Amino acid sequence: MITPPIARLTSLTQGYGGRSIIQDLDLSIQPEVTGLLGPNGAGKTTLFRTLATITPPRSGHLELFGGPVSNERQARRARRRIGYLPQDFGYYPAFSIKDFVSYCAWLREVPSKKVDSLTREALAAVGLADRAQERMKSLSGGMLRRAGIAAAVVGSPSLLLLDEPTVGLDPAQRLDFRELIRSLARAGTAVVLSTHLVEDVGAACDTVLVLDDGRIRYRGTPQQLAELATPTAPGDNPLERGYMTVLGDQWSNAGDAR
Ligand SMILES: Nc1ncnc2c1ncn2[C@@H]1O[C@H](COP(=O)(O)OP(=O)(O)OP(=O)(O)O)[C@@H](O)[C@H]1O
Repeated sequence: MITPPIARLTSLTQGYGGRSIIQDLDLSIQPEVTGLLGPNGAGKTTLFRTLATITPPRSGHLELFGGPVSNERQARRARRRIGYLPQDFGYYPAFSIKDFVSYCAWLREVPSKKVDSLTREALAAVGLADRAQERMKSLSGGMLRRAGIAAAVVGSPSLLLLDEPTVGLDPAQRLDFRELIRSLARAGTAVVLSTHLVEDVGAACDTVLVLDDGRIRYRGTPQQLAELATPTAPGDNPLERGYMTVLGDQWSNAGDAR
């Protein structure tokens, strides 16, 4: 039996006002860790917002968990199975970390009897079990990000969308984070991770996508991307070089245009 992907986009176009951001994009997301790389403004957040059912496709189709998402009822049902950490997520400053994560569980319609235990589990997964009563407004950048990750993973969503989740994490926390997403993927979650940090892609991702100007320029394993690299200067990361090979030398092009 062929299992349908967790998410599938067909001929997606997306944009804001008169401006087109994503053009005719086809994509399927499997239960593994997928890394999304791309320059600023490539459309990564726009793609996440589409997968999270926040912005309906301008044209094209979104399928989640084997069924179409073409109306609000279907979107609402799908949202229960989606964890989404936006780049800049909102919160009530006076909430404790525990209140914040419980509230996000409630928004995802986790059964009320399970909210407490699942919140404790999510906080333990990001190393915040002992800090549960601290106020959101008092957190450092890294702790805030970990609280956001806990809110995204609470209740074990089937699709986990993480927009630059490791910004502000220290090296030890980044290692823990990678282990967390790998274990979620082993348990069947499709994790999609947008990042500018290729080390996260090399260490944690099964598949890497490079998005540029609203189009997927590359899909393969991190190792295949590294193998595209042209000769390197000492200390260069082959993945960064592979990424630059896919995109072409955009800095020089930008320089020419000035
Ligand atoms: N709400 C909006 N209204 C109008 N334009 C928008 C809106 N959100 C994003 N854009 C534009 O759409 C383009 C893609 O933005 P998006 O945030 O999806 O890119 P990104 O790849 O996530 O970038 P970054 O790496 O900088 O986070 C950008 O040119 C941005 O200015």
